[in-house]
Amino acid sequence: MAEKVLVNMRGITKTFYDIKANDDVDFDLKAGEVHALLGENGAGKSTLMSILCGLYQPDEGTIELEGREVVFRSPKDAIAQGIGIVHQHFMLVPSLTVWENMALGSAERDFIVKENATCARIRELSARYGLDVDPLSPVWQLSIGEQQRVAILRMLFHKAKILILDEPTSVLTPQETEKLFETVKHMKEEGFGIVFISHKLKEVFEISDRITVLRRGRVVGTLPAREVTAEKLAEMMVGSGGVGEIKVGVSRKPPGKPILIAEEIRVRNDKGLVAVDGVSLTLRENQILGIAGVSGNGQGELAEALAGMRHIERGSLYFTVEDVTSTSARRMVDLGVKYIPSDRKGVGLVPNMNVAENVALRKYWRPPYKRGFFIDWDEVYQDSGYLIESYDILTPGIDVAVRMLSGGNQQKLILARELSDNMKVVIAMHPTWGLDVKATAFVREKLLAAKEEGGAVLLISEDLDELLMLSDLLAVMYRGRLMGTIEAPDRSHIEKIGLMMAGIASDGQGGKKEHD
Ligand SMILES: Nc1ncnc2c1ncn2[C@@H]1O[C@H](COP(=O)(O)OP(=O)(O)OP(=O)(O)O)[C@@H](O)[C@H]1O
Repeated sequence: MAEKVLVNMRGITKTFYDIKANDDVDFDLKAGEVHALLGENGAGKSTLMSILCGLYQPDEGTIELEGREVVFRSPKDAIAQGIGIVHQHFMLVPSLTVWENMALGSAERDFIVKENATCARIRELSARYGLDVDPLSPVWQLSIGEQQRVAILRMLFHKAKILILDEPTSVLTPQETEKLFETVKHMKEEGFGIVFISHKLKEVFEISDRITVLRRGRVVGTLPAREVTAEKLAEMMVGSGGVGEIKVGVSRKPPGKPILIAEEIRVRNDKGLVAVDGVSLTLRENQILGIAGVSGNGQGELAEALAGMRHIERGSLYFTVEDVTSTSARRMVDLGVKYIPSDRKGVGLVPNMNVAENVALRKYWRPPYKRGFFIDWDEVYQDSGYLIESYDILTPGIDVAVRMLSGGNQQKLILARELSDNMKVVIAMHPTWGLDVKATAFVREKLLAAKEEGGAVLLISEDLDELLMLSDLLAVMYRGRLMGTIEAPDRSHIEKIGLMMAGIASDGQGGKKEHD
């Protein structure tokens, strides 16, 4: 039987300023396959998929769905034709319940919201595709993994047959990833076409049937997953020269003086609940302290509190001998406390401000950016140009709004800004999320270099391999508490770490939370 081609994109070109984000791209998707889209940061993956889901119109090229040419003027048109995209940020309304979120985007104009019917349909889809979720739960109460299930369910609810998953596993635990892959396999069997965007080669091999690699806007090749090796893919992505090796373990400098000391700190989350519950930790010169744990166990609140961006309700925080428990974020920056947040679009950068303005954001109030009463923009622009070059940031220009940069390049910009000067402490939260292989190696090297230069680094990550590779000390966070610390962690500790992640403490305290 001939394979049914669901999508056929031909000669797609899209230019932003003078950058060809897509340059004469051909891409097709068959029923019952997972087609992975790979490429370095800025290679043009999101642009191509934004065209497929109606967000952008191509300058040139055509899209056919099952042999019929279509023109999408908006995402609504694409949804109506059965195309659904699940972004890394799920675009759900947190204050509404799961079923209300589904009903919200209903294509039926005279939709009279019927709670029971909607919930029944959600339950049916949940059961069929193994996407457990309670239709009556408010979205804000759901874990990230559950929110992703809601986002997928929403697409199924709107009868999508073509599903685009944009780096779906970057926010998931290994167990959740496994579950997601089960769902994807099931959908494949039912004839869905799935586009899978990812930087994780292991996962790409596990789940894909075909792989297309983009480089600088052009298709390098489309190959069956069975016929290609990781080395070949890496070379296709970055060209000859490879991805470069990360030099781990160069430093054996002993840890130095304590720089940032938290004593029994308690911090609440945005909902007013205790998220960090009596955490004590010490960040020392020349040391990387890794924090493992399933997301949503207080890691984000801990990072924000240490960076001076969240109120510490109880306990103390010291920068060497200075009490900084209730100091400002600006004072922390002046002390050299650098922060790499997980949400680069929310906290890290102001999307509508340009590259130079974003560089100035965390230091415009002091020299050399501030001269007298004014900001020395010449200095800022010069510095920005230097950072763009030395961090290899792909941008159409310095005075371009950062929302125009690809996700990976936005992340590099944050790193460039935070690590470029007066760095004493680095608080890095998921610093390699969404980064390609080369950029990931680059960031890891930068963190090691920061440590080498005397920096005290806190690395919060869900990537255990990354934590084991970089951490001198590893703690696990569970329900707002640290569950014990492992020195010089390696793969032999994985089981112990896994138990701690599940709340089975090594120090006998458990992860019990007494306050709310
Ligand atoms: N709206 C826009 N305006 C201007 N330039 C853009 C816009 N969207 C994308 N670009 C540029 O097009 C190029 C391709 O970006 P795109 O987001 O498609 O890459 P990507 O492969 O998805 O990267 P990443 O893995 O980092 O998400 C980049 O150079 C980016 O700066």
